[in-house]
Amino acid sequence: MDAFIQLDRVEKVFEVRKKAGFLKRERRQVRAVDSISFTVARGEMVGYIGPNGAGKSTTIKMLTGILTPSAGRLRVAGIDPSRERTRLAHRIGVVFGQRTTLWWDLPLIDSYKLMHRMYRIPDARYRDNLDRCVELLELGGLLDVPVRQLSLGQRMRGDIAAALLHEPEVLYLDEPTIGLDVISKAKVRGFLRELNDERGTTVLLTTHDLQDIEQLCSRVMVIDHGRLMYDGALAGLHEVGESERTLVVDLERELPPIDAAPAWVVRVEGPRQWLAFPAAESAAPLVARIAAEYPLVDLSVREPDIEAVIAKMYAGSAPGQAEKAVS
Ligand SMILES: Nc1ncnc2c1ncn2[C@@H]1O[C@H](COP(=O)(O)OP(=O)(O)OP(=O)(O)O)[C@@H](O)[C@H]1O
Repeated sequence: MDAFIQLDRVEKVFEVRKKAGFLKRERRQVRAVDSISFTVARGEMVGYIGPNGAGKSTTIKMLTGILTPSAGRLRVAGIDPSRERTRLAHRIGVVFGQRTTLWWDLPLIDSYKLMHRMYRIPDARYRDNLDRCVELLELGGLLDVPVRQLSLGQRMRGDIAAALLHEPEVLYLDEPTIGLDVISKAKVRGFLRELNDERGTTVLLTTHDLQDIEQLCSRVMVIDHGRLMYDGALAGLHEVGESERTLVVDLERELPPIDAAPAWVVRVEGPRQWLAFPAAESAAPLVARIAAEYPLVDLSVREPDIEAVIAKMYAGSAPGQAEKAVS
């Protein structure tokens, strides 16, 4: 395997000062990343997930060279990121969903022109890459619009293009679909799939949206409290987490709890009932049965979010057992 990203017992410890009385301050250490080891092959698309504060952003910041590990060995394309950050910058692209790298008051195209110069991208290559991104991300009508006037979905597509103009070999995506509507999410996911298929770009994806992972990643890594808890297929994560989906049913009136095994009612509020059912079961027969037997007004299926899957994963494992999930 051509290991493109390599982490060997990588740690990051932050020193923080905490108030411990009126004038006293205590020093405390936060172990944000705790002896993590993994490799990602060239061309892989891997989900990197975990609850808030798990250590995902800290890992990505070390992979870009913004942060230096406290211990361990880290390489991206054979480069030590914190030592050769500028050299690495030409080979990686980063998109932070919650922040933009675009110039807020400038038309989108001006940000791209600035990046063309900053990264010293040869003219022909820049034009090719820009044309491709404009076409696939549907940015044609937006190039002359100031970034502050773009919708969130448009801005996100603009940011993804910005990260790709210099043709990076690896793309780190931190919540690329956060806050996007269904259509924008589909566009972003479709584009990432094509990018990975056609160019073999290695992608490390951080997200709270399980569907991002389902649709894009064959492999997922779960991190919590700075430790790698799981590394494998998403299906395996569902198994470990024995995850459930939820059916939200609006009835015409208040009724006793719906009887529809294998689903079971977990909450009732007036005419609305929430039913959990195993994620592996198909929702269609369940929906058909409820619709036939109950006075239905509305119904929706909610996918488990990553927090729920991970919470289940821990609930179902004795301390230390979850670590065994790491292959
Ligand atoms: N610069 C810093 N100084 C001190 N502590 C930090 C710093 N950056 C992160 N931390 C702490 O390290 C831990 C991991 O944070 P990190 O941002 O990597 O988590 P995350 O998994 O990306 O979370 P989220 O999903 O909320 O973005 C948290 O406890 C956080 O408070």
